[in-house]
Amino acid sequence: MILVSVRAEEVEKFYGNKHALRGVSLEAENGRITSILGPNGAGKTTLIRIIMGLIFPSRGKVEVLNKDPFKNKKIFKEIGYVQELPNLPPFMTGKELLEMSCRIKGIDKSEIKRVLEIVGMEDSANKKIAKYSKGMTQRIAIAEAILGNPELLIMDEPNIGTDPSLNYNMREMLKEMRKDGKSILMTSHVLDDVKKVSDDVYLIFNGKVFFHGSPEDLIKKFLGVIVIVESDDKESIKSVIKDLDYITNIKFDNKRIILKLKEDRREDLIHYLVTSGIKIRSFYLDDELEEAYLMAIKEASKSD
Ligand SMILES: Nc1ncnc2c1ncn2[C@@H]1O[C@H](COP(=O)(O)OP(=O)(O)OP(=O)(O)O)[C@@H](O)[C@H]1O
Repeated sequence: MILVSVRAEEVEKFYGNKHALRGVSLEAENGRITSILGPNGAGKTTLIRIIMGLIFPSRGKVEVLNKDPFKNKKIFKEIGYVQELPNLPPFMTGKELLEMSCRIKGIDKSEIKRVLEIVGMEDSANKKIAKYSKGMTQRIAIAEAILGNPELLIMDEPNIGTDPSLNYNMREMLKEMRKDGKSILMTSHVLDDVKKVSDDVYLIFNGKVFFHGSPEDLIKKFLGVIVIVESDDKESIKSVIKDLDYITNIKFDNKRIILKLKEDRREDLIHYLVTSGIKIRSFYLDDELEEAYLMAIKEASKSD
């Protein structure tokens, strides 16, 4: 049994003088959703293209489904791939493209109905790709990638141009695939979606892995424990919490009080506020991946 579906070891890539990847190691484990994050130009697409056997690394190696992708082209029958900004044949209809892929991959044509339903393209499948919108093209590219329910799905920025209903369907589809033990490796800038589905994230900055862990770990590490309290008793809160040594920062924003905690003492804090007679309308953890990501990028650029 394969436990790791994609492994990259110390991968480097030069484009002429440009050192695009500077020793990236990554493992996408079986039955998990692994997301690669990072600013524009960080090296995400370069890494995906190396994993897909499309460009050679300058140093290091990759293994995909336990094989060298440069020597075993057969493995690609078990891999679905959505490339960044897919370039699909404009003269074909979406359905014709899917039929052709079924023939190439040896997949029964009955699959077409299933994948069209997932991406919500049943009604437009007979239109020429040339007449598709950006989002529709992306939908057909995703449909093509998931034909035959592949062992491994690799997607490079699948959310470009997609609307909320497709994003929702895609998240549900990814969760189903994970339930079936399939592996997903994707790059994305849509951090809300990344947080909702990813088990593992790799943050790449300037060709290097700056962080690896779960989305929750990333939030904990770079954002810390931030609690938002909504209350009209702002002044009372200010005075009762001043002696709490586990609160390291306090900010006021309209009716919200934003507290930074040294450690996760939420239960102690809410108990303390309530027993101090403070009326609280709401109390919640700020766990935005986007904010944590921005903090992480700030740190990465300082240390680079
Ligand atoms: N064919 C190429 N020739 C020269 N330089 C390249 C080439 N492809 C990419 N680069 C450079 O390599 C670096 C990494 O690019 P890459 O496309 O991998 O980044 P990315 O993280 O996918 O960015 P984005 O989020 O914008 O898609 C960038 O500095 C880019 O300009």
